Amino acid sequence: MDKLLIIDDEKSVLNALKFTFEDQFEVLTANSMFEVNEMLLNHQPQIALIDLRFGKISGLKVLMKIKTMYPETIIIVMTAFGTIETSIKAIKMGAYDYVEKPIEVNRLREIINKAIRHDDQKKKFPMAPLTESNVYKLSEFHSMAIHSRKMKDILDIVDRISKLNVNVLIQGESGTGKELIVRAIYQKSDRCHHELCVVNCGAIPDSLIESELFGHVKGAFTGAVDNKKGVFERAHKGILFLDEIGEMSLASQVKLLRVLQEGEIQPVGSEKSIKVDVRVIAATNRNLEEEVEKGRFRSDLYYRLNVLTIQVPPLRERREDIPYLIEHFIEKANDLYGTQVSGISKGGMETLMSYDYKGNVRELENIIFRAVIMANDIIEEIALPDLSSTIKAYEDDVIQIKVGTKLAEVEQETITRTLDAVNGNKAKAARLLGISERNIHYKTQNKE
Ligand SMILES: Nc1ncnc2c1ncn2[C@@H]1O[C@H](COP(=O)(O)OP(=O)(O)OP(=O)(O)O)[C@@H](O)[C@H]1O
Repeated sequence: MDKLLIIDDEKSVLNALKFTFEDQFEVLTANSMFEVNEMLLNHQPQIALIDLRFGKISGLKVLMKIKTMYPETIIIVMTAFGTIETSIKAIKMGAYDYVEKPIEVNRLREIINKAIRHDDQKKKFPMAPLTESNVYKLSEFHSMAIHSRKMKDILDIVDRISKLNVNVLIQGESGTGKELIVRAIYQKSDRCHHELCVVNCGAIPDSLIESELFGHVKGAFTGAVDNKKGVFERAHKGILFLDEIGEMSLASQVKLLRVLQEGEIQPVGSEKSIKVDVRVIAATNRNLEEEVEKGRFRSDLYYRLNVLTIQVPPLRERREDIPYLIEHFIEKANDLYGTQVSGISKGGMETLMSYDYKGNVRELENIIFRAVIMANDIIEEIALPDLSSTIKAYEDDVIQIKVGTKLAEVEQETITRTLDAVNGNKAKAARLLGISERNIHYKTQNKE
């Protein structure tokens, strides 16, 4: 049982309160400074209830004494009606709260219970030590923290397929770590001494995708002031990661398919073909099979990319990873900001374990980075992005679209209006629109 120390010079108050709280605590009482000293020498109370007018001695002195001996003890002060200044002083000195005399027992019990709950929340959650079995270093800048069976199975697959020279399709919601999986395949493959090129297909306008993928020669079009190598040529003998492949237009899909079939590229404006040896890994947060059925993705390209599929589960389906990710991101943020945050409170951990993470690991990473900046030694408060209220606030904000409007225009208008609604906060807009922040960045950078 926790110990509750009640300090008051009125014996009747001591007896009444002892009787009230005996069912919940081991109650200790003191009605003189001598008794206070004796109690404190023999006991460490979890809660101390101090009368601020303690005979001739100021209760503030007693408060100081307890705080010095036992900084963890929760202190609640009892004050006479109308002595609010002293109560404020007591709170500034570390008291949790105050109650006015005559004491309303129910109110006092409420304050005590709240203080205990708060104290439990503040207690640090024992961190899961990160070991080699749950942190995988992929490069100087990238590592992966995982613990769940589902993610370990994925890394087993990565182990088995890395050295096979086949195309891979990675499917999963935005922010689940698809790019890190590509990096893991690259690091373990025989191609790791050549380049890993990353292209975000959703971010490149259709008019430029051919030049981005295959390069161009000087003068091929207005603005082509020099020869430029495309990513297929740069990734020769290496790996090309085509992110957000589901966003690629049907016209561009045809060009990509041809290269995959023939193993050679032709830079824009050039007569010559160049042989390339590239392993392609594609990723998407759409269901490509469904896109094929709806005629939005070519089936022949789908089968060529999808020799092997890896399905990355959303974070809410592998919550066991959350404590390990949190620890990993705290370390990452400490390195980045020079902070020395050592962990997270039990309350904070509980909040994060029950959140639904529409933005997956990326969202958790952002939450932790923000919390580390605000924290002292441990993260106590977790500020979750309140999307539901954001959506509610703008549900009357409607965009009218005429039948036949070009999809690219609809997309641009939706992004612009959403950004306006959230005051330009790209992270928030990305979460609302269900795409990555990086994608928002690409899609808007030419418009700014
Ligand atoms: N298991 C993990 N351990 C550590 N960091 C992770 C993990 N999974 C994801 N992250 C981090 O979360 C962020 C998003 O990951 P990543 O870019 O790989 O996701 P993605 O699925 O490719 O997203 P998108 O579809 O939006 O491109 C990155 O900052 C990445 O470092």
